[in-house]
Amino acid sequence: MRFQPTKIPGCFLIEPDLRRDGRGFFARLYCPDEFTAAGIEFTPVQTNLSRNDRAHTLRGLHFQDPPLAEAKLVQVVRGAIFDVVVDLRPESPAYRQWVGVELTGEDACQVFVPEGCAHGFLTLCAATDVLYGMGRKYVPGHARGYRFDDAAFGIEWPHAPASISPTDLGWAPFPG
Ligand SMILES: Cc1cn([C@H]2C[C@H](O)[C@@H](COP(=O)(O)OP(=O)(O)O[C@H]3O[C@H](C)C(=O)[C@H](O)[C@H]3O)O2)c(=O)[nH]c1=O
Repeated sequence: MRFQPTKIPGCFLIEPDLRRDGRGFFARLYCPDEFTAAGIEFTPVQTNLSRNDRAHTLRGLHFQDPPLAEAKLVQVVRGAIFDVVVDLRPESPAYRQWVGVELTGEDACQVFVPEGCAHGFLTLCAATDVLYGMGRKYVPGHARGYRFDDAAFGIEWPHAPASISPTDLGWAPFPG
């Protein structure tokens, strides 16, 4: 696995090793030793699947507030997304900055979202499935969020959303 740092401290683009042969490929998606060697202490305790029927479905920007902040290991198993991470940590040199990465089901690449960051994505084609490894269990009532178009972040999405939940349209503006 190759861990590429981004401008957000602790946020990585991860390229699994694809073991190709005449049948296709095999890829290791998580290994505690490889993550620890990359300086990431992360143990998935919950795995989620997000099925998205339409292109330009937007989910996010989500996070759980402290002390239940959650790290996430995100990848596409079918289709493609524009994946966005926003740094919400006031102490971070990248505070309020965002990174955007295209993930597809073709290369098994992943984004590691550290605690203290918001996460969202826009699907780039229909029938897109997104798999998440979560570093903390889901706690209803502790889910927080900001709008995808919050002026505090200035995220440059490749397309306007065609499908988005009322919850994700209803988040209050970032107060910072
Ligand atoms: C996250 C989560 C949700 N749920 C329930 C709560 C709702 O009844 C239903 C859908 O939840 P939600 O609308 O929050 O799902 P998404 O809008 O896809 O949010 C997800 O996508 C964005 C991009 C993320 O980064 C989050 O990890 C995740 O919240 O599943 C659970 O039962 N367990 C869970 O871990």
